[in-house]
Amino acid sequence: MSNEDLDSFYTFLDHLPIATLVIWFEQPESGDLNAQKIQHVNLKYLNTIGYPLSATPDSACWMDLAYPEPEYRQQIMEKWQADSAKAMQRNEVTAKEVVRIRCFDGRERVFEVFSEVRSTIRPNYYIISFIDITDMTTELEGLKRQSIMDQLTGTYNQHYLLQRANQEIDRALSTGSGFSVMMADLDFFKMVNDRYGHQCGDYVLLTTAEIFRKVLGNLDCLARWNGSDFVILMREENPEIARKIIQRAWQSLRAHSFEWQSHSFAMTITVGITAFQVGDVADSLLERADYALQRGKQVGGDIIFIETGAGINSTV
Ligand SMILES: Nc1nc2c(ncn2[C@@H]2O[C@H](COP(=O)(O)OP(=O)(O)OP(=O)(O)O)[C@@H](O)[C@H]2O)c(=O)[nH]1
Repeated sequence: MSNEDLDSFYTFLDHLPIATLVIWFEQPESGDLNAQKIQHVNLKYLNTIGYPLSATPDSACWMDLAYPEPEYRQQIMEKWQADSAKAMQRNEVTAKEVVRIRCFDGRERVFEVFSEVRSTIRPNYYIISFIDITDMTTELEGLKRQSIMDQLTGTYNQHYLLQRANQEIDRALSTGSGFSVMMADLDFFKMVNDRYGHQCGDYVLLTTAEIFRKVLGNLDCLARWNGSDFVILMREENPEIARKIIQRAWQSLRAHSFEWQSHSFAMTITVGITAFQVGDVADSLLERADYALQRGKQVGGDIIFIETGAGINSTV
């Protein structure tokens, strides 16, 4: 492409609705980012990413501004190198990456970046295009969050709990350090609904989840199993220690005064605990925890039972 044709091509790029820049590798073999000179940025690029040519004359400057965190920058550079090599091997013209870019106005946005790995317009000239997918990413993240959360209590849902239980089983098998599973159920919850209404029942479930969260922190996986049942996965292989931790939630809940309209009332929970054993799958773990819970219910609730595999232990 002659210089004249190149100018016409840049004018053409200015009419494109996709942010694009053209880069020239002055020393193609060196890999020196200072020798990768940015030749042109189109209008869409200036309106989105925004760095004028004067601010980013080469790749080194561009990288420093677009990826200000050194660790992230390093990570991106390594990824680009690996993916460009793969694209070359497959005889493809472009490599693609999804990256978070700090724009000229200081905002961080997510872009899908398409970078030529083979020159098409002129030797050692490469076209790089950017598609802003920030809104789509935010929306997807929201949907993803919704799909794993229980809408009422803000805890995880059954679906996510099972996924996490399987991950914990894999982790326990590969590291040799186990975990505990606890199933906690509010006692006589149905009476709350019957006496004070469903909305009051919802308030009790939400408050119970808050008490659990306060005591357990974010380290453990807390999920609503169904109705008034919650399941907790705790990275503690000794169920006795797990019991001591859950006992704090059990006590806090017992001591809490639920206030609904002009009524004050107390609630209790029954908890069944078990620990991972080699050979367990998610179902067998949950069944054992439920078995311990049901044994607790049989003796009137308000108790913590541990199922060790070799028998049941009651404790409070
Ligand atoms: N308010 C409210 N009630 C729910 C919800 N999901 C299930 N329930 C009710 O929870 C009740 C079942 O609770 P259970 O735990 O089986 O009954 P319980 O009275 O607590 O009995 P025990 O567990 O044996 O002590 C039923 O009345 C359901 O309608 C919910 O999201 N909100």
